[in-house]
Amino acid sequence: MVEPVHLSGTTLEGGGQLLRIAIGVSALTRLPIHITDIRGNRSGGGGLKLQHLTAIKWLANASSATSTGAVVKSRTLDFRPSLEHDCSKSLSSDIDVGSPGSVGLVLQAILPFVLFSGCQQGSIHITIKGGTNVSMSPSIDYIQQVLLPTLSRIGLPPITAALNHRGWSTGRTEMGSVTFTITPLGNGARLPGFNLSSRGSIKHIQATVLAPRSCEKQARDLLAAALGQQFPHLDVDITFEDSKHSKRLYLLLVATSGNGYKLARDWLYSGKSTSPNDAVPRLISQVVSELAAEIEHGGCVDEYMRDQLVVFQALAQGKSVVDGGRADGKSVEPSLHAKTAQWVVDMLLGVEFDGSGWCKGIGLSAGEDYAKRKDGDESVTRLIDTLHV
Ligand SMILES: Nc1ncnc2c1ncn2[C@@H]1O[C@H](COP(=O)(O)OP(=O)(O)OP(=O)(O)O)[C@@H](O)[C@H]1O
Repeated sequence: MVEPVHLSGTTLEGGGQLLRIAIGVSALTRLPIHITDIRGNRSGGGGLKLQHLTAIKWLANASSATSTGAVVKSRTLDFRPSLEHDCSKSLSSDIDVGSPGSVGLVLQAILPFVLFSGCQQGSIHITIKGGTNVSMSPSIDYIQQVLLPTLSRIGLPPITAALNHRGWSTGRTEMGSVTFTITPLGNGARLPGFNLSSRGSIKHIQATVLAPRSCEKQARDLLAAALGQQFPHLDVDITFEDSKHSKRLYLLLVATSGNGYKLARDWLYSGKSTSPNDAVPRLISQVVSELAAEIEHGGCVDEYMRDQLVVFQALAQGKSVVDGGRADGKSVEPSLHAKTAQWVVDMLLGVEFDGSGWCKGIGLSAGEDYAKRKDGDESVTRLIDTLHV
């Protein structure tokens, strides 16, 4: 029996990202994993929440894995995908988180498998029910405006996300639903190494405001003034959608460069205020200043996008570069989330990253039996060691 790779859940960020990247890569490569102290750096005892469990169950089914510890609040998970390449399960499915847990984070966990498993040809539709606007996670607006265009830019087949219904973690909690249409890589295809560099100057800013209708004029006026002051000479577009609840306030700002790169900042307002009109000025000033800092570093991706790209750098063929910008004369450090993802792919695939954002990926071909390749590589290493003795 292949020994599972042991991952301590308190490493670096010590949250859900570690688990999602680990189960996604494990299901895809069929390398078994054993995770302890899951979300061990989080308050409230850590352990699995519904969002994590939903991803585990989907991936366990898709990769015919056996799992132990896949229950809410569990702090230990043993996940062993089938050693046989089994493509009998349809990947088109409806996934229900069962709470307004983030749709985007379930997508984050399953996407590498959907794209690289080689199990299905042609487009597939996956509807995920859960939260579309949830704090500390990619919103549906970020997914549509930043994540998916960037994944397409690195060479992955186009993915679309159709919003059926918004789901919120603020105000009255409400379940939402998004249908993703994904065309997996054809059997045997690889993602070539990619190079995200030479951003070029920023040309355009798109603002997306979700707030009660009573805030529309105030938000438009304040945004136009704040963006005009911070970014004179840039084209600005503002779209407004009625969030229909006084506690649902969200702003996303997306800057697009001359070379087509997209950098963003957003905030699902979580501060205390007596009325939404009191919150709007704070929301706008914070997101505008955070976007200015993202633009200032000159890199091609924002902090969150850099987190999402790690797993694709690891799977791509050869060298991939992601320019995360420079500050104080040195490369901007990846976030703790990105460092955690880097640690996980290094533990499983032996892929190391340098501080300036590049790594040499394994060049996984869709449908490849990677566990066998790794076993072969290790046998060769053992043989060389023996011959040297
Ligand atoms: N505003 C944002 N826009 C886009 N992506 C975001 C944003 N905030 C967080 N993320 C992404 O969401 C993920 C959050 O990972 P994290 O481990 O904190 O998640 P979690 O499962 O909610 O776990 P935990 O509850 O343990 O924090 C990271 O990939 C991060 O890049």
